[in-house]
Amino acid sequence: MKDIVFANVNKSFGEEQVLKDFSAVIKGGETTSVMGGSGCGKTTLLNILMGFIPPDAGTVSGVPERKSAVFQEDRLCEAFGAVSNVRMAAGNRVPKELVKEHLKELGLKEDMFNKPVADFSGGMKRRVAIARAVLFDADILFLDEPFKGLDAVTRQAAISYVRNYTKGKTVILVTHDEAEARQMGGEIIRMEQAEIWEENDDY
Ligand SMILES: Nc1ncnc2c1ncn2[C@@H]1O[C@H](COP(=O)(O)OP(=O)(O)OP(=O)(O)O)[C@@H](O)[C@H]1O
Repeated sequence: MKDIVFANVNKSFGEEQVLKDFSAVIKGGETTSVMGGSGCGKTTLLNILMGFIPPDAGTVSGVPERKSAVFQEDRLCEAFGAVSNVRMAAGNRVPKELVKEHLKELGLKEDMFNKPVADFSGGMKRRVAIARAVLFDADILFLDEPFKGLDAVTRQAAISYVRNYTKGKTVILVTHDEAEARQMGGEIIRMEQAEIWEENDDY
């Protein structure tokens, strides 16, 4: 799996410059956590990687074609059940029984599998979104605060689950939680530090 290379990436929204000469290497086939305060540009970085928005300047190379994601909002089909939501994305080649095993591993109860996700709690929806991203046959997973809103026990189960089933894939996790980043393993990119370093570098 190729490394992803950001070279002097700039991105502004109107007058606000969110990314300023952002350069970094994300190792292919490994997990990287992106940390930084609210509004520093973490989701913008993911949006550029996913191809949703272009950078104003600079280049991004090495992003695999087959991508999956857990977005900050779950983006599930509310009228459909948990199993259907996963299989709509992952494809019908993924057997129902396998989807159910994954949902169970994430702590969802069997009687919920076919209920409309509109009736689910926020944490249950998160776990369906996580299973959907993991079971889709992607080379890279973008996880934008995927464990937010999960209680401590469920969060641990979800972290172990993601680690287990994404071995050899490139995983980019956006999180505010240092412990979570450490548990996921791999490198940590601190976006604010990059900015501070840049400012100091001028002197
Ligand atoms: N489409 C857009 N149009 C205008 N401004 C935007 C757009 N997308 C992001 N921004 C602005 O860019 C800045 C960075 O937003 P971004 O969502 O990337 O931050 P973040 O680090 O992910 O924040 P958080 O941790 O709160 O999710 C914010 O000030 C935001 O308002």
